[in-house]
Amino acid sequence: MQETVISIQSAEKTFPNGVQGLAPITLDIFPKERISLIGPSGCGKSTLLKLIANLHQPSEGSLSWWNKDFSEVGKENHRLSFVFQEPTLMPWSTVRKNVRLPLDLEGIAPAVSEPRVQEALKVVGLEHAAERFPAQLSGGMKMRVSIARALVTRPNLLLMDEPFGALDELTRNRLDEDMANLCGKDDLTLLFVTHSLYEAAFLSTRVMVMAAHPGRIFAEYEIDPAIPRDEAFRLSDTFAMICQDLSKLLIEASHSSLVAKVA
Ligand SMILES: Nc1ncnc2c1ncn2[C@@H]1O[C@H](COP(=O)(O)OP(=O)(O)OP(=O)(O)O)[C@@H](O)[C@H]1O
Repeated sequence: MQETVISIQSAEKTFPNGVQGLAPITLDIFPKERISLIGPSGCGKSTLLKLIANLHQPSEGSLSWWNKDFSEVGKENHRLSFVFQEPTLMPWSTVRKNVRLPLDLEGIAPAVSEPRVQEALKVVGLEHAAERFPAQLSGGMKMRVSIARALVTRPNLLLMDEPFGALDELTRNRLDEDMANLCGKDDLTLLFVTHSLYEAAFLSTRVMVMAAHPGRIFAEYEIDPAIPRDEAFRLSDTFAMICQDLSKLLIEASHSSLVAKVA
């Protein structure tokens, strides 16, 4: 049996107020995949991400993490990190201390944690800003700190909920390129929510297009993982074609959401 990072078996979510956030979903996520979730507002993207982060429990069905239950998460080679939409940094702490926080919480000694903080800051290109405070950083830099803080635990699965939504397009493009490089180098599986189909097209190896009422996976679209994700790709006919395909699927998904709502 091939190891899955996440296996979702007919998991659905109905909230206590009776709202069905997600209809039953079955999905396997394999090592090194970069999967994006796109779809109209309310289609359950965040709910699905939270089920995977074990922040929500499914009302029916089940999930497994590395073919085991959630107790496996956190062990060697089975680490999970979450990057939220807001960087949520501690304003009174330097960049270095913000990034070190998860290791401090684990009680890891500075002699061990400091080189790892340094490594994470290097990955996101912020070594020079280690002693600055969040108020002295741009929006893009704050998000880089948030990513470094997620990377410092050396995750194997990184969950990101619309992480670059508040950034200008050029900064976002640069961070997308950095994320693609990072995932290419390391044993990292990425699952992220985005409202930008361009971002999904650029970064993903598989795009899940979701529809609403109820939240569900409407279509899946694969993108060759061998394509280098760089400026040349962004300007290529292949990229334009992928964006067009995704655009059509999104339109179909939102029509399907409206029909379902009216019916
Ligand atoms: N805690 C909750 N209690 C009740 N309903 C909820 C809760 N969280 C989400 N929902 C509902 O579940 C559905 C899916 O919400 P979710 O936030 O997952 O959608 P989304 O696709 O991430 O939306 P957006 O793109 O607007 O962020 C929506 O109808 C939402 O109102």
